[in-house]
Amino acid sequence: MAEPAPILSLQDVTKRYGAIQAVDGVSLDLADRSFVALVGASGSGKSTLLKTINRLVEPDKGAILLEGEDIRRLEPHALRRRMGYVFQGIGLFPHMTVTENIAIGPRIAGATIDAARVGALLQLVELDGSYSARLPHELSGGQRQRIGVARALACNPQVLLMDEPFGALDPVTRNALGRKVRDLHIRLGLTTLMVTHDMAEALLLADRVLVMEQGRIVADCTPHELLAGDGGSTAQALVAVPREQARALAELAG
Ligand SMILES: Nc1ncnc2c1ncn2[C@@H]1O[C@H](COP(=O)(O)OP(=O)(O)OP(=O)(O)O)[C@@H](O)[C@H]1O
Repeated sequence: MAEPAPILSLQDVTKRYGAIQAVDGVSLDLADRSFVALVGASGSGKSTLLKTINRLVEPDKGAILLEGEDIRRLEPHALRRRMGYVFQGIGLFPHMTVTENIAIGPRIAGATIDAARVGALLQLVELDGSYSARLPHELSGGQRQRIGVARALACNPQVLLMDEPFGALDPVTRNALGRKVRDLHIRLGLTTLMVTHDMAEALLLADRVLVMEQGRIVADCTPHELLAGDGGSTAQALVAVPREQARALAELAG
């Protein structure tokens, strides 16, 4: 049987900043409903690559297709409606309430969302309606990230792009929110692409892990394959970190 068409297809995507080749000819197909993690050293081009997908960064060369359609031919707000994103550094609007923050995507797209829908979105990220009138500074970091996820889901996107969404959180909250996002990914039938520095998080949440180095994808494996030693030296150096931690903890436990 033929493979189903990919939901997202990157073709020779290239981006240079002066002398720096941030993304170097990346070609990649993402299957519908897959959960893909993008890992790699700082500066390897992960964020730049992610941002080309929703046109926060325009590539110098190459094309990106969403369900076969070149994203440059889509209206920006139509594209944003189909792709939710949670990016570090693109936080909540500080002077807007939780409700206003969640409603911003639909509003820009010319739609309104009612209180019941805001309540349903809050419920998705396990917050009750009492948070709707709060301002971002009245929330914890983990609650803010939950609102960020609710905001990204407000337009019922097909694709969820996340750049280190849990980076600034304590390990317990990070773990819980990671699982929550994985549940939502399955429940809502999303295709998720998540940048993370944490190989353990990638192995535990994703069904496919891409490793970037100097603007290129140098490994493209399932967690199982990575744990079996595949993917090459850069990938294995990253897998060695959680593996060594697990070994040291097992030794401590005696
Ligand atoms: N707007 C920009 N102007 C100039 N150089 C940039 C810009 N954005 C990124 N770069 C450079 O491109 C390269 C890739 O950066 P990018 O942020 O994509 O890496 P990353 O893998 O996401 O890193 P990190 O894990 O530290 O977030 C880096 O060398 C970075 O300094």
